[in-house]
Amino acid sequence: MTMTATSAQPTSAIHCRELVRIFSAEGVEVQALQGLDLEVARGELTALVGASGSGKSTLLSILSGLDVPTAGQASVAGFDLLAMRERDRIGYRRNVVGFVWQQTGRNLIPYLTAAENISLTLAVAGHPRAHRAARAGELIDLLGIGDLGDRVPRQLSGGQQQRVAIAVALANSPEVLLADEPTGELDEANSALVLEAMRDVNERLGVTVLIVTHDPGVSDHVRRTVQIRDGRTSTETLRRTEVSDDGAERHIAEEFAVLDRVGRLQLPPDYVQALELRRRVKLSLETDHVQVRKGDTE
Ligand SMILES: Nc1ncnc2c1ncn2[C@@H]1O[C@H](COP(=O)(O)OP(=O)(O)OP(=O)(O)O)[C@@H](O)[C@H]1O
Repeated sequence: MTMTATSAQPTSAIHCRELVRIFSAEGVEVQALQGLDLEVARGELTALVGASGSGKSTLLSILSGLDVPTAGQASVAGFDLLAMRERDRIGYRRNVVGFVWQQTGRNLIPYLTAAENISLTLAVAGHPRAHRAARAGELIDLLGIGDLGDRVPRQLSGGQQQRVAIAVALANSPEVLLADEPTGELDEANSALVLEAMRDVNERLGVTVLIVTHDPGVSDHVRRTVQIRDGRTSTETLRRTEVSDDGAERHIAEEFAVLDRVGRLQLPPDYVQALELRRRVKLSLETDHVQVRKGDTE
């Protein structure tokens, strides 16, 4: 492959700045992304959570190289997605990013076994036959699906299919794994298993993982959750575990507003509603914080 990554953001696996995507249909413009900023460090496991229509699928289409943004910056593993030539996109999608989609049917070929699905991905990428079997075996072990290798997708549960799909997505050792609602069709127990599998491959292989979902419950399984609202990242929740002197573990989740390059931030809607904030607010700079108060009534 002749593609070369630019080294603008060497520490970021995913870098989006002021990303804009405008769709025009029959003279009406929809701003699906309205200046979105997102940084995901190499090796990070992050969930991007947002309501329907917030722009998640639009962002994922751009990051997966299927769609091109209207303006802004977007790069994945150093590949500039605005500058990438059409013929490089195939190589990018094959070798740099892996995908797991919500619809299990989109991830796996229905008449091939789990092992054959993995091998086919390797064959398409030009790996020699001898290497394919060894790599398929490694991935099957990694995902704990050793007893499922000979089954076709309809003989697997939804959760098992998604674990095979993760193996398929990782077959070409991508730097970044993108998952679109990977638990959307699963019950709670299977969702937890699939999310644990994502966490496991992230920890063991160091692959960067971005899970896009409307399900806020995903944040229980990841350290960092970024909320997307109206085409922009709005708040982030970071989780950590503290161990006290007596050895007891405490899980702490803290929510942060995201400040963009020019100092803009979105207030969470429940804060806005609770204080009936409208149109204008009063800001005052205190020694260690900024105060936001209801503006004058008109
Ligand atoms: N091809 C398109 N043409 C016109 N508008 C579009 C197109 N794709 C998306 N949109 C609009 O852009 C906005 C964001 O859509 P998007 O599908 O990215 O949201 P989403 O968060 O993924 O929603 P969902 O969870 O329902 O899939 C929506 O208002 C949607 O109607």
